[in-house]
Amino acid sequence: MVADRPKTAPYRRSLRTSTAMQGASRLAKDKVEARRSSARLAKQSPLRKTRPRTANAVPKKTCRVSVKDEVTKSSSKSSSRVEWGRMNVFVRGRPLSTSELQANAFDCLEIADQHTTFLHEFCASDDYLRMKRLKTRQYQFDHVFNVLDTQRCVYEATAAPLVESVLSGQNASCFCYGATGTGKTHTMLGTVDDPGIMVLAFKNLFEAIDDDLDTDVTLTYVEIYNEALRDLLNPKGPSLELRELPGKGVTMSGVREVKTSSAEEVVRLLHQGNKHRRTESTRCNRTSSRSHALLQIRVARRDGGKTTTGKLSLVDLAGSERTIANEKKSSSRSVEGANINKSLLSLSSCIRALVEGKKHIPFRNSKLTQMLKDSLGGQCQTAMIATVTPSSLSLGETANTLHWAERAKQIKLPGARTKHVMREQDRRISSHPIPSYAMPVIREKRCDKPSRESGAPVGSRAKKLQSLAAKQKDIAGKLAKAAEGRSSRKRAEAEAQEREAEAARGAEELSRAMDRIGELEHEVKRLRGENEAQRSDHKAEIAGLRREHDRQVTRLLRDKDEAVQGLLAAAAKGARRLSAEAGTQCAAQCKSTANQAMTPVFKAYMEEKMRDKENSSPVTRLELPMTPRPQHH
Ligand SMILES: Nc1ncnc2c1ncn2[C@@H]1O[C@H](COP(=O)(O)OP(=O)(O)OP(=O)(O)O)[C@@H](O)[C@H]1O
Repeated sequence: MVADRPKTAPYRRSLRTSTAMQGASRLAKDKVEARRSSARLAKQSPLRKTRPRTANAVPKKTCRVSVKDEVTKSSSKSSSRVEWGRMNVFVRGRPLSTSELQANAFDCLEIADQHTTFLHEFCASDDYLRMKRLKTRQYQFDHVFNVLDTQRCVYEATAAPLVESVLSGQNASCFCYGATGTGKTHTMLGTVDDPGIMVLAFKNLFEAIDDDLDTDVTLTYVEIYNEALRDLLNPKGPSLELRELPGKGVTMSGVREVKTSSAEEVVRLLHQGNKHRRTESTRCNRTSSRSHALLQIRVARRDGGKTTTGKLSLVDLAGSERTIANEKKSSSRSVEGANINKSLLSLSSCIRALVEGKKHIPFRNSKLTQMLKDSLGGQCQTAMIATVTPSSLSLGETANTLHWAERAKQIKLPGARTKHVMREQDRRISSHPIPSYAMPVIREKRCDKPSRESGAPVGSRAKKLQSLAAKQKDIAGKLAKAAEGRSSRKRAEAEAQEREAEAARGAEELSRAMDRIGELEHEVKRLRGENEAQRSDHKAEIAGLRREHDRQVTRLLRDKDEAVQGLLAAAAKGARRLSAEAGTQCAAQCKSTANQAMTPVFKAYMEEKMRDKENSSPVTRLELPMTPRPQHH
């Protein structure tokens, strides 16, 4: 595979010859020279000829053409054609920072061509044992940016095609992924003088729309901090909720959507939003973003009676940070870091599941993956920009970022199961145990060593052979040990993979169970509501029936009382007119008639009264108590 690497690239030839002659130990001292030569040669390359030094110096069109031409040229040459697929992965390395240079870090990232990059491991020139195990890893991407590539060049290659898709009514997204301090915010936001993708996308969009009154552009700008969503354009507003609507995908309820018509207004809104974004000073970055920021641009175009809507999501992720044992951190910083790492880990799990073509993708494990669901697993076009530092001090993080970026490249369209997943081991250059830079030094040392160490007089062939045989034996022993170590490492790796797979299975099951619990809770809530509604309906019905019943009873009793009163009055009247006897008879008749109509209580009362008055005087007037009315409580 080493032979495949283009040997004619002047940048690498000069780097290799100069460093080789001086030895690996002097690499650190020569970094400035190497950087200078890389800059010089990059200027000579056809890419630099057409590409401006700064984004604003040369018209946009020139730059755009240069990148596109370059991609097309290379695609026609290389066997793996670069086409805008559903997920395109880019790599952008930043220059070594001042602090990295002060810490004697050197550049271990080699950009072989627009698609290929090598990551070299290094060790001290006298660390022979490690030297033999050093590896160079090769990675392939859709495009690898040079450190001198401008913001506009990065925009033109990554997000500009997405803006075109959005204008034609499709969804697209672009996100930056990488360790802390590698340039995610620089790439996405940039600075006032050197704006990044977010601002350039809007400029491009408004240029394309060109005051078209039938087009509406709205934007939302939110952050995910400690697994909570916050509106950066309305920071005092309520916390937002993620909802998944059929046909609309993942949406945020309660978010402030701002209608905008100029790039200047957008810059102002972004500036305003960024003031509320959480940043902290970390080991690697003075203004490290502690939250994931998501800018969504919705473009609605009316054409006759039809409206097409496209959505562009631009995401600046927070960077993962390694915890250093002796680093002092406040508890809130630890929680922040844990949440960032957790969400990035769930992003890795989703990428793994998508690459392996699994049916269940654990998008619900974190807010970040829920938000990126459309970008990773949906039908929208996505650009992933992996940002890395070339510093030898951050080799682990760089290898990790490149590994996941390469995995993401293998994500296929949903439904298309991946038949062949390239294993990482296949991509390592195992036949290249020692970096080419260090080779001559080792050779020099090997030549010197036997005579010096054994002290054998030159010409004494037997002794020399003896010492060589001893050395050979020694080396064979070391090789056997190394092989043993390798096999035990392989075993451990296999075990770790098994454990990882088990954990992924567990997470999958947990997520399914959580889904089921959610469904059941929803069902219980619905049934409770129904029950409550039925109960209140029945209550109202019973109260109505009671009222009706009371009304009827009262009416009947009143009618009856009135009839009795009438009869008694008639009897009294008749008694006055007729003789006392006839009056008495009539009264007796009336009384008996009244008695029949009376209620038992009333009757008993009347009989008692009549007994008292019978002999004393003829009935002139009877005082009747009113029948008690029914009472309900
Ligand atoms: N391509 C680049 N060219 C020049 N400088 C860069 C580049 N990329 C990043 N930098 C510089 O590196 C520093 C860190 O960059 P930045 O803040 O964008 O990192 P980050 O990945 O967003 O970090 P974090 O995840 O901690 O927020 C900044 O000072 C930035 O100016």
